[in-house]
Amino acid sequence: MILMKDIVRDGDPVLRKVAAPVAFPLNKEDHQLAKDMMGYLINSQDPEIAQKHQLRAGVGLAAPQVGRSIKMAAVLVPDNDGNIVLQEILCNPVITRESVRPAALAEGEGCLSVDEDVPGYVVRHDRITIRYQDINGDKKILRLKDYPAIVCQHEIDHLNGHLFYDHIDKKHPFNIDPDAVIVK
Ligand SMILES: CNC(=O)c1cccc(C)c1Nc1nc(N2CCN(c3ccccc3Cl)CC2)nc(N2CSC[C@H]2C(=O)NC)n1
Ligand code: NI
Repeated sequence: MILMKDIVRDGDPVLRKVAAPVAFPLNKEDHQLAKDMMGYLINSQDPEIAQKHQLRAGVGLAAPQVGRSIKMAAVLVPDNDGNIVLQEILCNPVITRESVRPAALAEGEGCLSVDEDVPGYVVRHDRITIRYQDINGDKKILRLKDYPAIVCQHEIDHLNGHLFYDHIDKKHPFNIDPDAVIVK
C-alpha cells in the first residue's frame, strides 16, 4: 500500500527528470506499481481509509512521484456526483492534439508532491487527445475536455519533469485569457 511517506516531494531531482518509456509486457514490479498507484487513488478518495492512513486525496498519481522515473501514471477521476468518469493507467502517453482554447481549475491545482499551496490559475488546454498504452500494452486514444483533461495534463507533465506551478504566471497569477474555460 502506498502511503504519504512513499511520495517524493518537490526538490527531489526525480520530479524534474524526463521519465523513461515503459516496455511491454510490463515486468512484475511495474505491473504491481500500476496496481499500487491506482490503489493509492482509491484509498485517498475514501474518507475513512484516507483518515486512517492520513492520505492526501488525489485523482492522479505519476510513477516519478513514488520515485520510479518511468512513463506511467494512474488517473481516477470522479464527477461532482462521485461517479467515476475516468479510471486508467496511462503508459507512454503522448498528447497528440490540444485545443487553442485554454482552461484552468477555478480553485487552482494541488499536487501530492507539493506540500505548500501555490495560488493561481494553472493554464492548460481545455481539450486534448492522448495516445497511450494501457496496462496490457494495448494502444488507446482518449479525447478529453475540462476536468479530466486538466488532470491528465497534470499527470503527463510529471512524466516530463514539469510541476503545476510552472504554468502559473508569477507576476499575475490570476490573469487568464477571457476565452478560457474556468473549471469548477
Ligand atoms: C490549490 N487549490 C486546490 O488544490 C483546490 C482547492 C479546491 C478545489 C480544487 C479542485 C482544488 N484543486 C485540486 N483539487 C484536487 N482534488 C480535489 C479533491 N479531491 C477529492 C477530495 C476528497 C475525496 C475525493 C476527492 Cl476526488 C481530490 C482531487 N486535485 C487537484 N489536482 C490538480 S490536477 C491533479 C489533481 C490532484 O490529484 N492533486 C492532488 N487540484
Ligand atoms: Ni501532481
